[in-house]
Amino acid sequence: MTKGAGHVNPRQAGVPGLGERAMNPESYTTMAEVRAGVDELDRQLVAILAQRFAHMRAAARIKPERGAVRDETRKAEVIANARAEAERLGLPGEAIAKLWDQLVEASIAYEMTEFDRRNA
Ligand SMILES: C=C(O[C@@H]1C=C(C(=O)O)C=C[C@H]1O)C(=O)O
Repeated sequence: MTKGAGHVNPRQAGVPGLGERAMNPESYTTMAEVRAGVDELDRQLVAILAQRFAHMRAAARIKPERGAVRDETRKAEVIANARAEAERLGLPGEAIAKLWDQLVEASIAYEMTEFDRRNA
């Protein structure tokens, strides 16, 4: 890969605190850069998902009963928040809302498994 001026190591790109050294896809000229950037972002996304799932373990510990694990009112609020934020950023709200529906369903399944494990 060409390392021109301002090249950013994708493994460091986007790390909070790096400021101006954050990834800049507008500057990319090769698919190798695009894919390295995507791979790094995916690593960061999975790390954030790990934090979100840790919140599900906390919910499983705190909720008093199994029936409270699935909360449809809260699910709708979470999805609406993601859709609104996506649209604020100029992203397709419907596609993001579908992703969040799957994310919340996976989160509920994980929380349910964790609730059952704790209360076996
Ligand atoms: C974490 C919770 O449990 C579930 C998981 C949710 C989520 O992934 O955001 C939302 C609603 C709940 O069904 C919660 O009730 O807030």
